[in-house]
Amino acid sequence: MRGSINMRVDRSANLKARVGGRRSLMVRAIAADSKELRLSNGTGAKWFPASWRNFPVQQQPDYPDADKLKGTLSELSTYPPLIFAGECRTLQSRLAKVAVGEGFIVQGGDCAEAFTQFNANNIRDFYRLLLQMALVVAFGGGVPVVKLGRIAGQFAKPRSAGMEKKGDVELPSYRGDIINGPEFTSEARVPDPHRLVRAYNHSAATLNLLRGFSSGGYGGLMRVSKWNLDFMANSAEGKHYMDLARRVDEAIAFMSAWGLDLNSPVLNTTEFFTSHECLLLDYEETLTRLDSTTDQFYDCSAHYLWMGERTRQLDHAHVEFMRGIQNPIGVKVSDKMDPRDLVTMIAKLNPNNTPGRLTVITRMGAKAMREKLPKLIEAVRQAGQIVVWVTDPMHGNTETVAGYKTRRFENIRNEIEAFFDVHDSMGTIAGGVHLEMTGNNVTECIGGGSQVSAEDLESRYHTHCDPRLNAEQALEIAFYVASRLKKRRDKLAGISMSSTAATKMEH
Ligand SMILES: O=C[C@H](O)[C@H](O)COP(=O)(O)O
Ligand SMILES: C=C(OP(=O)(O)O)C(=O)O
Ligand SMILES: [Mn+2]
Repeated sequence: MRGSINMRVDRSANLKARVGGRRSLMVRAIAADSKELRLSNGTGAKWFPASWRNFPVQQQPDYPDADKLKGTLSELSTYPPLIFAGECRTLQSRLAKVAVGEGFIVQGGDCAEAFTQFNANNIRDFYRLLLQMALVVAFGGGVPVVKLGRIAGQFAKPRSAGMEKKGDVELPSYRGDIINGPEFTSEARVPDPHRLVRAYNHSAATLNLLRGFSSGGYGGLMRVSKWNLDFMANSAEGKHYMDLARRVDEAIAFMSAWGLDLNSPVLNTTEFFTSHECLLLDYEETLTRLDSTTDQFYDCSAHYLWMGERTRQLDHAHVEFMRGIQNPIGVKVSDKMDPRDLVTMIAKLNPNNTPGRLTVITRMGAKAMREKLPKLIEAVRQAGQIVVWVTDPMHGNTETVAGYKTRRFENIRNEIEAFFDVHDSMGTIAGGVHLEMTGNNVTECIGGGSQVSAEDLESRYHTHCDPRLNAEQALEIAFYVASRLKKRRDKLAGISMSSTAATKMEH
């Protein structure tokens, strides 16, 4: 049952204690904010970074040491923002293009980033994979690709169950490294505020390297086309990629012969953005800062934040928090979403109908997608709302095999297929994919060209939460997406050619 765990929903005593315990923080947020925002969400209610505290909230940890939490948040509030608000505006302008079919989003990364898997090689391998996927999609689709990592902050996890049982022992569930530890011991599972600072520091260091790659030449097109990951020489997907990369190289050589400056920033830098689930509101509030150039609040923990399926109740804290931050945002939507509620949600989160502000990330499995997505699209269309539609083909396809949480490649692919089919048939825009994936050669999802079997799961199952596509599987998805975008492009070109021909005949 949604939100059945660890809830502080409408337990007013608990809520009062919670707000009371943090009075100084809240009062400071209000007092320091003489520029409180009055957003037109239909209720006229004021928004400020701590206003979510007046609403019921789901999936937050119960810290045993309230003073330590208060001290940690106060320390974090003095730390610099991780991103600059202007970058969010750039991202939003890219997403506005996606909304009208002039771009495509490739968003991906770990289900849960882990402190123990934090090292330069992992960051590099993930970055390379995401850029390779972007290259494949841009080449096939003929549109710019927005590169959005689930990285540098993806540390908090909502859980279906509050407790985890192994044999006779039952412990609180692991909720992500920013909250508690994955080890199955009672000590590890206690929420520890110090983890907030560790998560911030890990995010800062990760972002630093990503920025270095992106601006220092590593992520430039000429390098991307030359990269090959370990698996590439021996796999069909790898060969397919190297083939494409050769064509890119030929195109660059031709353009250079034609006078293109190979030192141009277009060839030597790349745009890369970060994202994570906006779940742990203590942390997100603390990193929410007033942008002096616009006088508006941005959550400076990442460029883009999304709200999860388990925390998107219309009258609860996460919706309240997200409606006020000016970052581009997303909301996950399963088949449980009522079309009218989606329209209400969109109106709350994007009252000015700003293109690029809001992404709807559908995740429901292929079958439900074919039945339900048309109804959601129709309701949004009738309401005249502008959103970017993205598919997350992972979270509607989780199953347990041989004791491991896994997903089948064919189900993932089928959901993407359903997503494109529905949008193509309704004349709307399939705007992106949202994947759980890693640059490592793990065996967490079954199937794909690499033929990971149920028996293979145990050999390299490293995720701390949900199963991720490995590099080869992720690249295979990118080729499929590229083929669908190419089909869409060819169809549009066909339509415009035949209308040109028709116009000529009329004259
Ligand atoms: O990543 C998403 C959720 O946190 C995850 O799917 C929850 O997993 P659970 O159902 O094992 O709690
Ligand atoms: C929690 C997640 O997804 P959802 O909210 O869609 O279940 C996630 O993206 O890891
Ligand atoms: Mn997940």
